[in-house]
Amino acid sequence: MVAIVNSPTLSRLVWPAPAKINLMLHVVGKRSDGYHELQTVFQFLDYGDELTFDITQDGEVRRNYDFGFSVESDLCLRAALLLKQFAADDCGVIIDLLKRLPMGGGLGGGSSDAATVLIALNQLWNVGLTRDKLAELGLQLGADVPVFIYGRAAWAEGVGEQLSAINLRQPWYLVLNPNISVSTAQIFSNKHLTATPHMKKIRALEKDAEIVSIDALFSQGVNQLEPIVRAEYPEVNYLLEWLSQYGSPRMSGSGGSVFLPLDSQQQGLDILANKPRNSLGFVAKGMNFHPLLIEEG
Ligand SMILES: C[C@@](CO)(OP(=O)(O)O)[C@H](O)COP(=O)(O)OP(=O)(O)OC[C@H]1O[C@@H](n2ccc(N)nc2=O)[C@H](O)[C@@H]1O
Ligand SMILES: Nc1ncnc2c1ncn2[C@@H]1O[C@H](COP(=O)(O)OP(=O)(O)O)[C@@H](O)[C@H]1O
Repeated sequence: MVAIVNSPTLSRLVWPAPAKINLMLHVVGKRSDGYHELQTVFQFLDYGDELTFDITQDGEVRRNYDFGFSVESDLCLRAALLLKQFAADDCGVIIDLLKRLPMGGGLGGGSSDAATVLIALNQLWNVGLTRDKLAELGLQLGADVPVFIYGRAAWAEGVGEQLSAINLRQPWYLVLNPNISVSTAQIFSNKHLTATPHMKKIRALEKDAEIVSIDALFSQGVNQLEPIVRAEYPEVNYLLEWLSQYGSPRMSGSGGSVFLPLDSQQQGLDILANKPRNSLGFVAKGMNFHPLLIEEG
């Protein structure tokens, strides 16, 4: 947890917004509001975006960057405005964002940014909401936001908001992205997407003390959105085929990023040096704890 006091100097600290990957993802149903019920396992990566906050006393929420999404759809601004309902009238902020995560990449970049805004401004504006309340606010912004506030690698159900911590191995991963944005809404609306029966939380996952291997999760089958994305986006299919010469790659979330667990960081750097043209990539370590984990109680 970042221990921080509300001082103009310290508020310029860099606040991390790490990526997540989905180590398995099953679609188990569809709710009446159109959202799909999932069973998935989230792990964080030690790679992501970075935010800084200039706290002001003018009550305004502003941004100091432009990555193409409008002010109205900007998840950072929306998160700040949601929290502002609980803050003093004069609380204001200018947010800056260093964007490393590919947008529409299945790595939860926008959701992670929004979660970091909620966590940071809750402290910097002295709002004092609990972690559960922040997660509830976050869910209004996106299904992926709660896990970043929960702060632990997790088995997730519902739309991703029913979370229980799991203790996973934390290998190095190579992550590749085809440099295209995949729309989550478009993938979930594909007519070939069918729900499968609920999977019982696998026994190894229930024992919190036990370290769950990535192979154990992969043995539960591929991400069920993967065949749909592969069929619609040949670039994603190509990256998965290319990476399979080195092991068993998987797609994260609704794509288009794909990842491969590694034996070592060096192995990832060697593969990365030869990555397919036009793809983006990085090597990062799996993390079971979010760097801003809010310890309560
Ligand atoms: C698929 C996952 C898996 O972690 O990750 P990403 O690929 O986005 O990273 C998430 O469930 C995505 O969460 P998030 O990206 O926050 O999605 P949202 O903005 O809430 O939803 C975008 C749209 O996708 C559809 N959607 C999303 C989540 C879900 N469980 N069922 C859905 O049907 C809905 O049409 C929704 O309007
Ligand atoms: N701060 C933000 N960072 C990234 N994307 C954002 C942000 N605010 C709004 N968006 C919008 O959300 C979409 C999905 O973003 P992202 O979270 O990166 O992908 P995914 O949901 O696939 O992991 C982007 O294409 C963009 O239009």
